[in-house]
Amino acid sequence: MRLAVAGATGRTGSEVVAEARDRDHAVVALSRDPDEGEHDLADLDAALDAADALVDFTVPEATPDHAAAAADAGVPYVVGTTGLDDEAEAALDAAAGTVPVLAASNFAKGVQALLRVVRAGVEALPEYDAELTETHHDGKRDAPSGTAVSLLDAIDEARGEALDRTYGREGDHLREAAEVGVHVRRAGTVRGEHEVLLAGDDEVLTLTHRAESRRVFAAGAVDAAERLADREAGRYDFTDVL
Ligand SMILES: NC(=O)C1=CN([C@@H]2O[C@H](COP(=O)(O)OP(=O)(O)OC[C@H]3O[C@@H](n4cnc5c(N)ncnc54)[C@H](OP(=O)(O)O)[C@@H]3O)[C@@H](O)[C@H]2O)C=CC1
Ligand SMILES: O=C(O)C1=N[C@H](C(=O)O)C[C@H](O)C1
Repeated sequence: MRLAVAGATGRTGSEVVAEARDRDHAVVALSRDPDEGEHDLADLDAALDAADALVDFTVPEATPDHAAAAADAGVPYVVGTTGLDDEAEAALDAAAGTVPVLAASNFAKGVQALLRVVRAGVEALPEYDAELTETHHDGKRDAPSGTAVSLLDAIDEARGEALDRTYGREGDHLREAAEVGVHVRRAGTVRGEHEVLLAGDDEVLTLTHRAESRRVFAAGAVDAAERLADREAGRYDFTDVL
């Protein structure tokens, strides 16, 4: 395959480039300020002419333009970027009318397993208090993480109700039963840790995933690009291609 990578100079995009090349894929590394061997993101349309897919780990505000370019070029669009707003999501839906679109908050297979385990834990312990903590490097813009939002949605689905998401705690307040605490830490070079704690009378269940390298995200994203190649236009989840 020939994979175009938006965000190729970034923490994660650079790992996608490395993973793709390790799998003997040709890579179009895109940058706003291209070095030797990289392509100018401003010429995205031309770059996609010969590409088989676009993989995107950039910023949410770039998603609408990237989605439109993928659709115009007729190439599948794999989105790792998180913090997507309604405009970005609408752009993904529009592009999915023409090409396969797969957006995932976390391309680590272990996080997909964590989502399943969290649903099972909450279904088994619906009366237990749930608290979520996520930790990422000090360069991460969005909070809570996209993965945390996916985990919170999974907890709501398993509980059968939309819990009140309480971001941090301060002051003099008792915890409500229909509440989920959300705690965010930004420090150092942490690649990504997510913990869901379920606590009841006299016992605690802690479910945790920790990424040791961004290569785990890159591997999942390249898997997704490979497996979207023969799919019909539409929106896909990562679980659709696992
Ligand atoms: N779904 C998943 O599994 C994962 C998702 N992510 C998400 O991926 C995104 C990127 O994270 P990370 O790799 O740490 O970010 P970085 O900041 O390291 O890289 C982002 C890259 O995007 C490019 N960029 C920055 N601003 C713009 C812009 N306005 N338009 C186009 N391109 C731009 C830059 O490249 P240049 O300057 O060369 O153009 C930069 O290198 C985040 O949203 C993060 O949450 C991260 C890891 C895993
Ligand atoms: O910004 C990151 O680094 C990551 N972001 C994703 C998220 O917001 O969930 C996935 C992963 O945790 C790394």
